[in-house]
Amino acid sequence: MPPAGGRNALEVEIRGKTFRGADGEAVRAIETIAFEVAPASFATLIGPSGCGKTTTLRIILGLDEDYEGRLRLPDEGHGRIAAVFQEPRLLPWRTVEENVRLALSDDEAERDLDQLFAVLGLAEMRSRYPSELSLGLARRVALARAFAVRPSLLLLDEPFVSLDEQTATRLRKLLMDVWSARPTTALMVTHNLREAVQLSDRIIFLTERPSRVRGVHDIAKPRAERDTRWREATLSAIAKRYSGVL
Ligand SMILES: Nc1ncnc2c1ncn2[C@@H]1O[C@H](COP(=O)(O)OP(=O)(O)OP(=O)(O)O)[C@@H](O)[C@H]1O
Repeated sequence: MPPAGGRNALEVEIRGKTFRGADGEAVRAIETIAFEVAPASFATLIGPSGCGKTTTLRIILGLDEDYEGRLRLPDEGHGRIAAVFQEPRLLPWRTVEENVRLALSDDEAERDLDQLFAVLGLAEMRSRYPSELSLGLARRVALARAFAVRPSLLLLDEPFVSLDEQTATRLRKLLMDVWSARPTTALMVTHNLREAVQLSDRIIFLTERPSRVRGVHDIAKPRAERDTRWREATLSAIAKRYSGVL
């Protein structure tokens, strides 16, 4: 993994995030979440329900500025940030291709759209409408739209949830194919430790709310060499160190 701290590293330091509930009561969501993601590496945030994972992504995206702490974004914040949510959020009246092109500004004619659609297995789907797509296909289009802008940071919020295992496995592979073709600093939220172990260079474990970083697990093994035996041994080592994560 490249060293952290480079121009395209992500540095997150949230030193407090409190929500006001409907009754006016304060809900302390995050105590301290501080971590780094090295340039062009893939990191995963994992933790119990309600511990502030989505809130962390929203803060990084600039959608929530009411927190204590600081961020250092790749390209000093001048690069593009792309996000893929559980909901693909495609415009229903636009074709697949139009949905992807819409993400690009006028002067940003994407030269390699053919390659992008090919890597994601979408070459035949370009003129379809979102209503004609399964959830798995719609997520692929959301990935194409995210990668089309050549982001300096990619945020993924549970991109494989609610898919059958076969579709999720295929989508994970496609994500790694497209990410290898267009490497960028990436941060994914998931509840699935197997998925995290398969995809990540770094896994950041969070505690229950109000959350803190419980630990950081780095994986140096190349993804192509992560076979079933290695994965099971890694999962059990992690489970021993972080009880309750499996
Ligand atoms: N707008 C809001 N107003 C009040 N409380 C909120 C708001 N958004 C989030 N929270 C609370 O903050 C905490 C963190 O929420 P968040 O959605 O970030 O958790 P999460 O780790 O992503 O959860 P999950 O794994 O279930 O998706 C939760 O207790 C949630 O109820």
